[in-house]
Amino acid sequence: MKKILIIEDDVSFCLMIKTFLTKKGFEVYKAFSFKEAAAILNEEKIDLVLTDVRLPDSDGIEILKFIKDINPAIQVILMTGYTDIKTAVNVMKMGAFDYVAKPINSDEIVHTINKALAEGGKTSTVVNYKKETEKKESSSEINEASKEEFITGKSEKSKELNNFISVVAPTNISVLIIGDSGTGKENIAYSIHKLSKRANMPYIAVDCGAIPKDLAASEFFGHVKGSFTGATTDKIGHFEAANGGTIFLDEVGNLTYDVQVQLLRALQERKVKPVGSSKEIDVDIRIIAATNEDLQKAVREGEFREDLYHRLNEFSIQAPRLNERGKDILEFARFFIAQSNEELERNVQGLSDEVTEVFLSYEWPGNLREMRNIIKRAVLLTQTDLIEKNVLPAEIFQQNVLKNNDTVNGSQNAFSNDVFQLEDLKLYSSKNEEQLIRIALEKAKYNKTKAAQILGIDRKTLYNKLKNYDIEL
Ligand SMILES: Nc1ncnc2c1ncn2[C@@H]1O[C@H](COP(=O)(O)OP(=O)(O)OP(=O)(O)O)[C@@H](O)[C@H]1O
Repeated sequence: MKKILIIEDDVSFCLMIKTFLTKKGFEVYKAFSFKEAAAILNEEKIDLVLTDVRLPDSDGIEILKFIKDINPAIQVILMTGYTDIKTAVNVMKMGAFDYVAKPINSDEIVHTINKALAEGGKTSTVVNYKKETEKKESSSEINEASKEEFITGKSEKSKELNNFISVVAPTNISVLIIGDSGTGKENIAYSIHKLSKRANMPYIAVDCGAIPKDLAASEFFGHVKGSFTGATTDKIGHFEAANGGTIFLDEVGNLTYDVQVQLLRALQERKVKPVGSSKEIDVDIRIIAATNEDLQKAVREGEFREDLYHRLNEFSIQAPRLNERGKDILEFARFFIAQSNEELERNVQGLSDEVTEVFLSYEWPGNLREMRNIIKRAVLLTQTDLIEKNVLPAEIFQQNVLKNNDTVNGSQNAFSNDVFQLEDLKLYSSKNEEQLIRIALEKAKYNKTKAAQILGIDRKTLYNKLKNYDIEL
């Protein structure tokens, strides 16, 4: 039975998820603080941690570091309120599996947990994308989109990206893909491989952040049986497995200095020696690496070897942020709706006009991954053909409130286009509602009439809520 640890300071919410997940067949532990969680993690062999991003004695980043130090194979899923999306994205960069937005949807959380457990402990993937012929036939236009492997886009940024990909793909040049989390770096790497002369050879994607320090040499170069405790059989390393093809080193900035040295040697000499073996193996490999850190800064600060940096960065590609890709946003949305329809056996047909507007103006701090998650959740929750605002998470509206208010400065009419309505409020827990009211008040410079307009509620309702939450002005 898989063991899950829930870390959440909201006691009733924590117990509620515990009961629910126990019913779903997991062995569930709970902790209301980081301290309690640390004790459990040190004692039990936990497979997956479901944690709030904010705890009274810690935050998501510290929790993730602690967990990954104990065992990088433990999967971490974050639960985040609307104000914490940026933190969640940062924690994802450091190796969390995924995040789910509060209020938590039960189907969504089970789905994400099962996916994380299925991938748990893997440091590499051999990509095996579906062949066109294997895909389902469908007459609906939206479901046609699921036949696409991925979206190339038509915006200027997308054209520039696709141009770089097609120019560099046929060569053997090493490529460094730089970009924020969730911008599709892994997809870019795979596209380069697919368009290269190595397309029919292996493509091995290695998550450098998931490799335990002590096992890195064996993971990359393999080992022979008996070479260290735990080496019970011979093992082929990622380099040998990728021979003739492409190796994708994701989150390359996470490699330790020692591993960087070994990697550089392998790249320069084009040979690898498995741990415990005296035999060298010739390898012919195309390297693609990705990072969402400032590697040049890491080089300046002596954390990343300059020679390796130049070896990896023969050509660099900047992955554009989603909000730089203009109307492509809608194309991506169609793609993710189709994907979610297939995965969740739904038949959602698209976005309502209002949601289209919201999508085009939202910042998308978590880029494509955030959009995929938001759409998956919306497809799951929606009862109508089109995705409406009431199935979107709060962070989208909160960001729009902040954005709209930065430009209004007191004009009442300026709030009229605000997408933030009362029905959005209803969706959220009282904790979040209180925060939203406080934000609205601050933005309206504590003018209650304006705050009520921002919130899309009448003054009387606002007064009642202020009383309920003991907000004094
Ligand atoms: N061109 C694309 N078309 C459709 N979906 C895409 C495309 N690029 C990326 N995606 C999807 O967006 C999500 C995030 O992409 P990906 O994992 O490649 O991002 P990343 O930049 O590598 O993120 P990280 O830095 O966090 O590892 C994935 O679900 C991926 O399948």
